[in-house]
Amino acid sequence: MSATPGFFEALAAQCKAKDSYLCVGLDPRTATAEEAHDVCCRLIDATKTHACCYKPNAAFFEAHGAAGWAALKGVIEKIHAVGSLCLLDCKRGDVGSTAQAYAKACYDDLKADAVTLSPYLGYDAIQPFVTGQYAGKGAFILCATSNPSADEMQSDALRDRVASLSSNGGAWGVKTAVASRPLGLVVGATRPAAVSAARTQNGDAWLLTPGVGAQGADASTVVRAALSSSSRDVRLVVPVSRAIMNADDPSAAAQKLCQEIRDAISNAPPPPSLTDTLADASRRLSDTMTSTFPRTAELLTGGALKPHQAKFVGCVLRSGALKFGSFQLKSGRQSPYFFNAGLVCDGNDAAEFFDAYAAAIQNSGLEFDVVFGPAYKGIPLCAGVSAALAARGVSSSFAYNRKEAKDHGEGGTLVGAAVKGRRVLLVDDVISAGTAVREATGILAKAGAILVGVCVAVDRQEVTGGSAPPAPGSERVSAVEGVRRELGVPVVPILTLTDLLAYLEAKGGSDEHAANVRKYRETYGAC
Ligand SMILES: O=c1ccn([C@@H]2O[C@H](COP(=O)(O)O)[C@@H](O)[C@H]2O)c(=O)[nH]1
Repeated sequence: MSATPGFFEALAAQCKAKDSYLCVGLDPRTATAEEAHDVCCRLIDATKTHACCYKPNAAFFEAHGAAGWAALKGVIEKIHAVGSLCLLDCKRGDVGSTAQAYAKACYDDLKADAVTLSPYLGYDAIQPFVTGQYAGKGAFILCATSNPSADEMQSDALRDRVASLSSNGGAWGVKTAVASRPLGLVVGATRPAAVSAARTQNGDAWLLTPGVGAQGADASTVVRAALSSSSRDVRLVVPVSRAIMNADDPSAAAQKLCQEIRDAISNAPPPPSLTDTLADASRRLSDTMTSTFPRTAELLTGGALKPHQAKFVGCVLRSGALKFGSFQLKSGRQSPYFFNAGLVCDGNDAAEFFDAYAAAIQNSGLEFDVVFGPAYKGIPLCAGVSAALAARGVSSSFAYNRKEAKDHGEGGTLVGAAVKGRRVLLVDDVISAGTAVREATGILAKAGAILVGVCVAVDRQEVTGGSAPPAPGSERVSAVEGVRRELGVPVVPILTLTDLLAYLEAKGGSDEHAANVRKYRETYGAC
């Protein structure tokens, strides 16, 4: 299928010409349709040099009945008269034959250039808006909405599904006539993790990210989350309605937002050039080859682990944090391997170590406000992980506790970001019996925090208890699973014992370590 140039190409041209990714939202809260029309036309005149497109929301016009519809038509004419594009926010979604009628209303009558659509009914509801006579039009599909109750209906899995179905190679993408840039996605700026996940799932998609301003999101955070790490091509539209419309000087407000978006784009780390990528790969390969653990390099190409896990293993072997041999555990068990995160104490290793946490957290799709690290090992962890998340475009604050309460100054045991009423992700190195995590969650509960998940470096996947093997026939529940059940939140590990074994088996060579780990798992393993 050949690509039909259309809305997205025109949008890209507008963004380039105006050096702007700001879309001015037109949500007139007026008493009459005529006022709605006039307010919007004045706003268009005031912002036309800063907006890459306009987004009237049909609701505010439909509210005035037939006169409102006429006002909307007039506003769209005005948008075209200033040489801009109209993205009509109408969130349509109905069975095919009805969707066809909606498409006719939006495009033939109102003359919109693009629309927002709900994916709930599947492709039948989308096709009429983007194929046949409307092949050059654009559609943004609701993927993750910005409103507080979104999670009642939307799950991370559903958001991922919408993003991948809409992608160039996805089922909906390949069926649309605009093959090169099939469907954009609506991903709320209030959900930077979802923005970043959508970008990962659908690298080519234009993202429309409502929620900046009145809904509390900020422009630079969403830009960081929406930029692709592999391309300079910015496919992002940041729509802002109330924060511009209600400003004392809408033109100045639009200009300021436009500049903030530009700054965030130019301050983003540049995507690696091919030369950088090759140099980096070669440096990592040579680091790994010279590491103390033989043939680690094979891991990087062996495919036994995901890329962030492979980097993690390379880093913890190099730093000595992961060792093979015979180690006496607190439980009395003799373990063939031992993990001590405290030995990651070099800046280069730490950067990779924290980034592996950030990757695992990002892949998990968990949404949170604060990263919390329980004292002592959790203290550098929460700061490092929060910084690594920021480098990946995911914003968070961090906090930790001190073991001894302070009896002066502000007092108390919690340090850093406020946790009360906020979504907290707990980070730790390893869960052995789960005592430390339980203690930390007790502290958080007392402080009024909302625990949303736990992320650890290694899940040893072994049953809790002493050196005696578990009784035959008894339920083999791991410490991590126990914590999961007890706290009712996901526990995300960077690496599990299963992954470690897969790595040892994939790397070949002497399989003494693999045999010992396998034997240990047979005795104490929970799976
Ligand atoms: O997830 C979504 C989808 C659409 N919207 C719409 O965007 C604007 C936002 O207005 P602000 O005044 O900038 O908050 C509004 O028309 C919404 O209906 C959204 O907010 N979230």
